[in-house]
Amino acid sequence: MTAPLKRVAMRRPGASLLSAKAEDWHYGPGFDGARAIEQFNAFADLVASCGTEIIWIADDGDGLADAMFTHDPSLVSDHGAIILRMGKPGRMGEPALHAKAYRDAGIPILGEIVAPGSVEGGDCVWVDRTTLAVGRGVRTNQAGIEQLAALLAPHGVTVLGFDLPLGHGAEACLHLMSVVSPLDEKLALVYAPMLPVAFWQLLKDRGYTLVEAPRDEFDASNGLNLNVLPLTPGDVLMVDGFPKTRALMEQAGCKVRVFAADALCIPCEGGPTCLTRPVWRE
Ligand SMILES: NC(=O)NCCC[C@H](N)C(=O)O
Repeated sequence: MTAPLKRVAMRRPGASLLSAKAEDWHYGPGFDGARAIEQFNAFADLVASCGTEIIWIADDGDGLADAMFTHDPSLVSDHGAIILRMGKPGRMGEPALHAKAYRDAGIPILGEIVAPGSVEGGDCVWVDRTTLAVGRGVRTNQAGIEQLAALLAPHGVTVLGFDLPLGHGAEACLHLMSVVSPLDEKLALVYAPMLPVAFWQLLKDRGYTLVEAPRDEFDASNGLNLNVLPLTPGDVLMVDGFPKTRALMEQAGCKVRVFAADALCIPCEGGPTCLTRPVWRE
């Protein structure tokens, strides 16, 4: 999850975000579609300037405001893409957009999650090449985890499920990636009070060093201080405005870049990892 980001799928927000009503999407105070688009454009320029190729999924006014969070409707393994099935009802139309993008790009599709299963990409964390940790919560259920395990087992990948807390309730976005961001091969930023204990133990057993994000910045950022995107190992991109979290990552040896996201990420509940679906890291 931290090797150099070579290729990524993204969707530039447009008509769908501009016409979105905050109350329909659980967007918080500060949501401003036009400013969010400006902030997204600056973010996308930063990603592209690091040499990452972007596969663009178009926003043609389909009304899918959350579709800019391309991390969630699909997952990519060494054995092909997996088309997921969303737990948030308003996002059900998004996996078909990803299936089309993969077909158009000639990327093989390993399989898909079907009803009654649901899995969102934000709940999936590769602990190493053959271990996928999956958060079981509001967005991802046991049936989905079992389907994912069946797709990946023939390729030697073990899928492990970990229960998530309810957090701020069923409407709010809480993924496993809301409480952990890998930063370098064996280094991760975590919000310790909400980590599933067995997942925390697994990370320690696998030799991870854990940087603990401070509670005040986690609360002030709606959890987005924790959502950090590695561009290459230890070279990471985060939402601006959270100096304590930034300093802790720098003390752990990371180079930290920031982008303005008060209209984009904090009200819409998704950060730089959520805005990108890594397709190839190497
Ligand atoms: N992986 C992520 O954490 N994605 C963020 C998705 C935010 C979006 N508003 C949602 O509720 O699904």
